[in-house]
Formats: sequence, C-alpha cells, structure tokens
Amino acid sequence: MLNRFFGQKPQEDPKQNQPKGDTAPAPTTGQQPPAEQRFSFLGRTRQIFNRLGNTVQETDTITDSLWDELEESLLGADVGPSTTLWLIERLRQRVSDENMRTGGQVQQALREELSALLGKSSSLRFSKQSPLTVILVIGVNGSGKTTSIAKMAYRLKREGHSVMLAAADTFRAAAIDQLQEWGNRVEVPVISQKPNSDPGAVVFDALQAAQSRGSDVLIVDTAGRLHTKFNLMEELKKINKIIQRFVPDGPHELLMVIDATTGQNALLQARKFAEDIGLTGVIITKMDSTAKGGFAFAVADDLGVPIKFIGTGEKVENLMPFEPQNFVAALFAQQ
Ligand SMILES: Nc1nc2c(ncn2[C@@H]2O[C@H](COP(=O)(O)OP(=O)(O)OP(=O)(O)O)[C@@H](O)[C@H]2O)c(=O)[nH]1
Repeated sequence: MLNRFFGQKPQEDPKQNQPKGDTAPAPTTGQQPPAEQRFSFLGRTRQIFNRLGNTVQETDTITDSLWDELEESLLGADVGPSTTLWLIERLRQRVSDENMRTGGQVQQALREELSALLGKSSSLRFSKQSPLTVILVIGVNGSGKTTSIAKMAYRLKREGHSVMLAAADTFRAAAIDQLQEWGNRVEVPVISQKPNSDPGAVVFDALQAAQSRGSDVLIVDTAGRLHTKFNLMEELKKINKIIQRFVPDGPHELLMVIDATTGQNALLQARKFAEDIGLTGVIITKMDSTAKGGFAFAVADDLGVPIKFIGTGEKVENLMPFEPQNFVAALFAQQ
C-alpha cells in the first residue's frame, strides 16, 4: 500500500506559493479574550518586534542603516540567517519596485511579508472516511512532546471528541509513566505496554481499543530519537502499516514537536526529518519562555509545513492553535 508519509517532500515553498497578505483570518470563537491578553506570553519577543516596528516607522529616509537595524533585530529574535536575508532582500526589492519613501511603508511591507511567510492557519486534519482519526507525534526528548500530547488531548476532549493516547515511545520507562500520568490528569485513557516492548504492538492494541470503545481520536506518542534516524523511519513505516490496516486513510497527521528555546540547531535536524518522512505540521513549544519567538518564521520558511499549535506555558490549557495573522499583529502591537 502506498505509504503517504514516506518519500514525500515537505509542502510547497511558502515564499513561492503564498502571495503577500494571503493569510486566512484566524478562526475566532466569540468567547476569546482580547488579543493583548491571549498573546501576553510573547513578552520578550514582542519587545524586540515592538522596538523594531517603532524604529522602522519613525525613519524618514530608507538608508543602509535601516536595513542593518532590521537585520540585527530579526536575527536577535531568532528569525534565522537565511529567512532574515531573504526577508531583507524581498523588502529592498519591494521598496524599489513600489517606490516606497517612508519607514511606515516599509513597516507595513514587513508585516505583510512576515504574515505571508507563515501561511494560512491550519487546523488538525480529521478523517473524512473513518470514524477514527490518528495523529502521530514525534520530537526529541525534552522538547515538550508528552506535555503537548496531553494538551492536545485536553483540548480535543473539551471540543467534544473522545480521545485515547498510545504510549508508543517505549524506549524509556519514564516516558510511558509520564504519558500515563498526563492521561490520568486530563482523564483520557492511555494504552501502554512494558518498557522496550514493540511500539507497533502498542499501536495495534491502541487501535483495537479505540475502535472497540468508539474513540474518535487516537494520539500516538512515538519515539523522537533524532540521532537514530534510520530506526525512527523504520519504526514509523511499521506503525503506518498497522494504522492503515485499521484506518485505511490514516495516519491523518504526523506532527513534530520543536522547542523554540533550542532555536536554529533544532531546525537543522527537523529539516532532515521533514524531507524524509513528510511531516504534516509542527507544534512549537515554550514560546512563553524565550525572546526568540521569531523562530516561528524560520520554522515555517524552512520546513514548509504549517505550524499547527504553539505551547504557551506549562499548564494543560497552554496550547494555542497557531493564528499567523494574529501572531504577526500581536508582535507589533504596542504594549
Ligand atoms: N514554559 C513552557 N514549558 C513547557 C512547554 N511545553 C512543555 N514544557 C515543559 O518542558 C519540559 C519537558 O516537557 P515534556 O513534555 O516532558 O518533554 P518530552 O519531549 O516529553 O521529553 P521527555 O520527558 O524527556 O520525554 C517540562 O518541564 C514541561 O513542563 C511550554 O509550552 N512552555
């Protein structure tokens, strides 16, 4: 059977295919607190973008020193060297093509380009054919993978889904215990076996359990040992095959959890994976504990897959669906 996740390239290059300003408005629910409050976790990153926005806005003439300052700020916020250089080139081109004269125009163009880089908001994909949706999650130890799985389960449950977790990261006993603990906390069943058991067998059990109990979302915690890429790939292939025996159009998501505080190094490793296993999305964690929230731009640019969620704290409710347009607006909003 055709394996949907292997041999695929990451999605299209966002720079090529997402024209400026082409970002869908983020879904809103009427009950959401105001943006300043919802994005207050951005604190230190916001300070950098605020300062940058003011500097650009107040500039009378567009000089080299403005570009230098822009570069320095974007690098300081961890937008990353290649995305930063691309952005500056793009802005310089637009300044010339569109005859921009003022800092205000450059600031507006910067915001448009940043939004375009992030693409449209992208929510979780659910199966259209099967009653069960299967989400695989990978990520290195310490990235916040387990916490993010629990946060997703909590969120989905609140939205009315019946969720189950599978502890298929069987490499470390602590990982299984930790998922079990989180499962108890968010009141979601966790299917697990002994440490070092076959992850495929855990997934098999979980699929059976999910179907017999009528769950509609199964989140699978898979290993994230990036240094053993071959093993992880083989493991994912095997898990994929098992899933497709139960749910032919699954798995529906393959998400990688990336820690924002680890920055550009993590991105290098993630890129290799994105190319080889065809990620469908990313969760960026610990956006609240870094001044480097600009990392989101590097992730979207480099990996070419949507950012589905961002982690905004350690509590179970601290997971936010990523809203590209609101995110950029919040970065520049005056504090
Ligand atoms: N501030 C903050 N901390 C987070 C966030 N997400 C996870 N953490 C913390 O990061 C630490 C690691 O999270 P885990 O979920 O245990 O990470 P893991 O990837 O499962 O790693 P292992 O436990 O080593 O397998 C924990 O202390 C979490 O509370 C976040 O969005 N913000």
